[in-house]
Order: sequence, then structure tokens, then C-alpha cells
Amino acid sequence: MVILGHTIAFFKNSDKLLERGLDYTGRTHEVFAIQLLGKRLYIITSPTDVAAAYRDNIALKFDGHLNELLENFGFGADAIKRAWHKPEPGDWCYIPNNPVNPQQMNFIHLTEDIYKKQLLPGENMDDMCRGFLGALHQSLQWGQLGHCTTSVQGPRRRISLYSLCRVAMVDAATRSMFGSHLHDIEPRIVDYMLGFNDFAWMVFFRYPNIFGSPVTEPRKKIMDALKTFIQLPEDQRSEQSWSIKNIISAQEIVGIDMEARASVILMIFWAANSNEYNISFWVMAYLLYDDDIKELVRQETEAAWKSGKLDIKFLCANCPNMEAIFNEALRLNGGAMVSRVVLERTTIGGKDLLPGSSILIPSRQLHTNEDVWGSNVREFEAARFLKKKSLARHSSFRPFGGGSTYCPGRVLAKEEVYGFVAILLHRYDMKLADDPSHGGRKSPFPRLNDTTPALGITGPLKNMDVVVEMTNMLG
Ligand code: HEM
Repeated sequence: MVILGHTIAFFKNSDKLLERGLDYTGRTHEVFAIQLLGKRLYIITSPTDVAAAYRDNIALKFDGHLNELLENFGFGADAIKRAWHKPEPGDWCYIPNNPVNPQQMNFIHLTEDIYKKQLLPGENMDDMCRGFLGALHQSLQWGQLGHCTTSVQGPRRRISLYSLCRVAMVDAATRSMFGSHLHDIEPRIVDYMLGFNDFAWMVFFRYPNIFGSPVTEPRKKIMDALKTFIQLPEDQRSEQSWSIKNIISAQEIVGIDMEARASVILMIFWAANSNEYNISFWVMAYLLYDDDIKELVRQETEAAWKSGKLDIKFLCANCPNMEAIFNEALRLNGGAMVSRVVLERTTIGGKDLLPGSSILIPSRQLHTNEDVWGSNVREFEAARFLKKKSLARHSSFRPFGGGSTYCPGRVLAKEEVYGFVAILLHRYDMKLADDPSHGGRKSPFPRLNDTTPALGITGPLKNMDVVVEMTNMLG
């Protein structure tokens, strides 16, 4: 086994470092290791090894990794102890027939259970999606687009696609979880979430805080707003989602401090926001750069409008071209690096993994494995997932992770992104604007920002936006 690379190379360009690792091992996709902040990280990239790692819930556990995450987000030792404590009769946190926690789970597992019940398909998920789409119907109105507009000429305006996606999607996710309460407490909550997400990798990878990190201020502003929200009497949180209400009740019972309470909500709030605006940006960009595909998807999505109302279930079940493009966008831009702590000696791909180290499953390297995807791995191919439907279930396609932490928001995410695209294409004629800085021609397709460690869907490189000319079709 080879010990490669180092911390600086990882933070400078994690993708390049991992590609160097693959080259070093002859691109066989065998397991290799790097040293990161003094710790050994095994990199797992072959489809069979990935499937084996996700199956191994004993030696490769997420719970070990979760403690690190909780600490990074603001949990102290007392809160961690309380959060893992399973209520037993006579305990301070034991309530017989507890309606919030009928199975008497520890707070961590109860929280996971609550957000799964919120996010997996069912009534709670539908409620959340309704809140999200309701917010989009408002924020995507012609008169509300000032925040992303660079110029207006009669019925036409020029907009920044990236700004549109960032603000509209984060605003909608915030309202779907907290109603209007968090906006009322902190009117700049969307900006702060965007600022936090731009540098959230620093929190995850414990980036050394030598010069004061850019994630500190947005994190503090969000935490302050969440602390105020949590302490509101319940009747003043009337628009909150089912899961937020239940998690706050569970926190009160277990008695963790306010910093830890707000940290839990921040983690979930962040998970709901960290991928959606970037994937919406890429899907829209692919459509805008190919008029034929855009027209195909417009016709597909238009069929889901019934008497002026969008039928979201119909939309998600009847748009094969949209589905193929969504998957291809996830494949090319999904950079999640799923991590597990090695708790017991175990073997993956014939290699012994030692306790005390961690594993990393980098989806970018899975999604560009030529043995699986062919020689055009780095190219966008709109029909790739249409031609071979089984690719969507391949072990080397992991935009939503897998195993015990398989993204519970994956179905909701699809409804939200499809809904966003369907509303835009229904209301507006959208086309690429001529770009004066490119001699009046269209700007080149934006490049993926692969320069910082990715936690999910990555955005474009700084200053590589898509400028769009929009015309209002609804008058
Ligand atoms: C295209 C959009 C999305 C992508 C690509 C995505 C991706 C992921 C990935 C890769 C993980 C696993 C992380 C790990 O194992 O370390 C994850 C977990 C999670 N996601 Fe998503 N996600 C998306 C949308 C959403 C949405 C909309 C929500 C909620 C509204 C959400 C909530 C969560 C939660 C709560 C977890 C943690 C699960 C756990 O640890 O048990 N995600 N997501």
C-alpha cells in the first residue's frame, strides 16, 4: 500500500491529489492511503470496494465520524455525553410513553429517525415540498428577480443564473423548514447560509484556523438566529416543519446546552441547502447551452401543468429526458466525499484497514471511472442515462452517498429541482445572452470548481457564471 500526498496538497486541490493517487496505483482503483492532518485516510474507489465499504456497518461506522462532526459544529463534552445516552427508567431524560421518543432512543439516533420520517416519501415530505414550491412560486415572479438582474429592457431582463439559483433555492429551503420565522429574526439568513456553505468544508475537514476563517462570521450569524428561534414559545413557531418542532422538543428533554441545540439544527439546515442550488445551476446551464434539449425538457415539463397548477408527482414520473440530464449533472458535478472511521481491523479490496484511521469514498473518482463510464467520462452526454437505465443504480454512481447515511432527502431533492426547472421554463423564455466580454458571442460553458475539498455538488469556478436573457411569457 502506498502512503501518498499530504494535507497542503489536499486543501489546495483535493481532486488533483486523488487523481495522482489513482495514477500512482496504475489506475487499477485499488485502495490507497493519504495522510491528512496527521491521520491516515484510505481512499476507496472501485465499485466492488465501495459496495463492500457501505455494507460494513460494524467495522466502518458513521457514529465514530459523527462525534468528530458534532465537535466541529459546536458540541462540548457534556452535550456529546447526553446526546448518546439511552434513556432508562429513573434517568433525568426518561419520560414513560414519551410521545416525542416512544422507542426511548438516544438523542442522536432519535434525531436521525425524525429527519428520516420528515424527508422520506410520505405526508411529511409532501408538506415540506409544498412549502418549498410555494416559496419558489413567489420568489420566481418577474417582479422579484431584482437580486440577480444586471439590466432590464422592456419585457426582457439579463440575469446571473448562479445568483438566481443560489438565492431562490436557499430561500425556499429555509421557508420549508422554518416558515417565515427565521427570515423575521434574521433578514439576511439566506446570505449567511450561502456564505457558510461556500466555506463549510473548512468545518468538516478541521481546516486550521490560522488567519481567522471566512466561515466564522456567517456561522455565528446563523447560530444566533437559530438560538433566538429555538427559544421562541411554540405558538410563535407555528410555521415550523414537523421535524424541527420534534427535534426542539427532544433537545429540551435531553437537556443539551443552547450551543449544541443550535448546532444540530444548523447541521440539518445546512444539509438541506448544500447541494440544491448547485445542481439546479448545472441542470439549467446544460439546457441553456443546447436549444434542442431545452425544448425537449420544456415540452416534458409543460405537460405537468394542469389548469395553471404544477402537478409535482406527475412531473417527476414523466420526464425521462429531464431525469437523464439530472443524473448526468449529478454524475459530473457530484463531489461528495463520504467518510467513515475504522473502528475494528477489517479488509476491503484485499487491503487491511487499521483501527484509528478513516476511509474516504470520493464520488468524483467513482463518477469518472473509465471502466464504468467509458472514454468520454469528462463530457456531458444528455442521453447517457437514457441509453443505459441501469447506470442510475450502479455502485459507481453515488451522488447521494450510501449505507447508513444514504441521503434521506434524495426524493425530495428531485421534486424540488424539477419543480424549479418547470416553473422557470413555464414562465419565461430563457436563452444565453451575448457576452460583450467575449466579443458579443456566448460565454464558454462554465468550469466546475474543483479547487477546494467538496462535500456534495460543486459550483462553477469563481467568475464563471451563465448570463441569461429572460422574457416574461405570462405577461
Ligand atoms: C441534489 C441534492 C442532494 C444531494 C446531492 C445530497 C447528497 C447527500 C450525501 C452524499 C449525503 C451523505 C453524506 C455522508 O454520508 O457523509 C447526504 C446526507 C444527508 N442529506 Fe442529502 N443531498 C441532497 C439533498 C438533500 C436535501 C434536499 C435534504 C433535506 C431537505 C438532505 C438532507 C440530508 C441529510 C439530513 C443527510 C444526513 C443523513 C445521515 O447522516 O443520516 N439532502 N446527502
